[in-house]
Amino acid sequence: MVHQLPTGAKDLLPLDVAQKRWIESRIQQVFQSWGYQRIITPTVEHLRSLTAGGAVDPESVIQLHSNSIDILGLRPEFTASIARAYAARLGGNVATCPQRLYYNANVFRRRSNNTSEESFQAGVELLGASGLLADGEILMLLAESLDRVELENWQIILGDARLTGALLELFPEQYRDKVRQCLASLDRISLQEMDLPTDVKGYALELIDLRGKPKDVLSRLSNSAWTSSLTGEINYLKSLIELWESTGTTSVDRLILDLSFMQTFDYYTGIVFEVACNNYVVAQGGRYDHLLGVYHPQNISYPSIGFCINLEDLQQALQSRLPQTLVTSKCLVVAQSPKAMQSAFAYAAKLRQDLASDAIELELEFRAETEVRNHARLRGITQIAWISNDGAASLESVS
Ligand SMILES: N[C@@H](Cc1c[nH]c[nH+]1)C(=O)O
Repeated sequence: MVHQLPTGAKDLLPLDVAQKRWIESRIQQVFQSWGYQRIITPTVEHLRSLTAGGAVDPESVIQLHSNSIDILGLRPEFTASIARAYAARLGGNVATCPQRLYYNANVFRRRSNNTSEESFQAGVELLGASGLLADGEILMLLAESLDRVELENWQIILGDARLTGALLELFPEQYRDKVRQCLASLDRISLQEMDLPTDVKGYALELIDLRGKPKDVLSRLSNSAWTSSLTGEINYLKSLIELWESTGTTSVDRLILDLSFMQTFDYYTGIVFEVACNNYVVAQGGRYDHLLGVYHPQNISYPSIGFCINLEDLQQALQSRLPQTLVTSKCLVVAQSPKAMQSAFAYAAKLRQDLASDAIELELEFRAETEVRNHARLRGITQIAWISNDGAASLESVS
């Protein structure tokens, strides 16, 4: 019988793991250097916790059968779990605001074709903080993380759920849903063919084109006949973009403003963004000011913002920059006869102690010397320590 993995599941072999670790360790260093601390939430939660407030679609959750009446599910993302874990802890004596948390683990999603997918995310949540500094911190932390792994040609697509919502509110109610769908799927043709009053259609087409260099988009928006009631929101985005540009840490061209941009999860209330790089979406996130209230016993909410990096996509986008070979052991310790076994273990232990970061391997068979040398070469080991019956070691370099 052939034991195959379920569709969407995969084994990570040592080289995949080494590449993943290469990325994770660099990103975690950046998170920690900005004051973020690691949190670990459970893989399995009540389905109602994972989907509370209606922001996460239960259809996207892999559900588990258990003996309890409650349905359980595998986490499809982390933000809801962290909101659940912290909602009642914030503000009181337990945890002061803001809380800076990071995570690095796997998530599971059910796809529309009924297959499941396990993937890995590393991300941060900044809980109990709002305003330009908090939004700026998250965008700059994201940029620094991507720069630390030397990702090239990436761009942040920045939207604003609140502003996009307000722009949609300007449509007569009966058209809103349809226009929203067209915007979400960037479907200009359906929008053009839609039965809308001429002025409303003109505005809808204006909206779908609100994408490009931030300054151009914002000036088009400010000059639109429709947006005079939204000056506050527009000015906020202007200030955020000025802050991003003024720090000068990343190129101005990295930022694309797209006011038709919408996220899959429906808990966002402010800026939303994703990072695109060579057809991969390597990160996404945004501000969610009401989500913690969904989990708080008195429905008190704390403004929060975060992002996650999609580690597989980042690994694909980075491929040529990642380690292509595994680190090999420094030395192969060979007991030349059964009598030398104890001395071989002792010699290997001493080497491991002396060369703290190097791996030392034992030869496990009593083979002819030429075979041992060939074996060492094959494994990329450049040194052999031959241990004789009296415990003496003689070193040989293998090339
Ligand atoms: N949890 C979101 C990303 C995010 C983190 N914080 C806010 N948003 C996702 O998986 O897409």
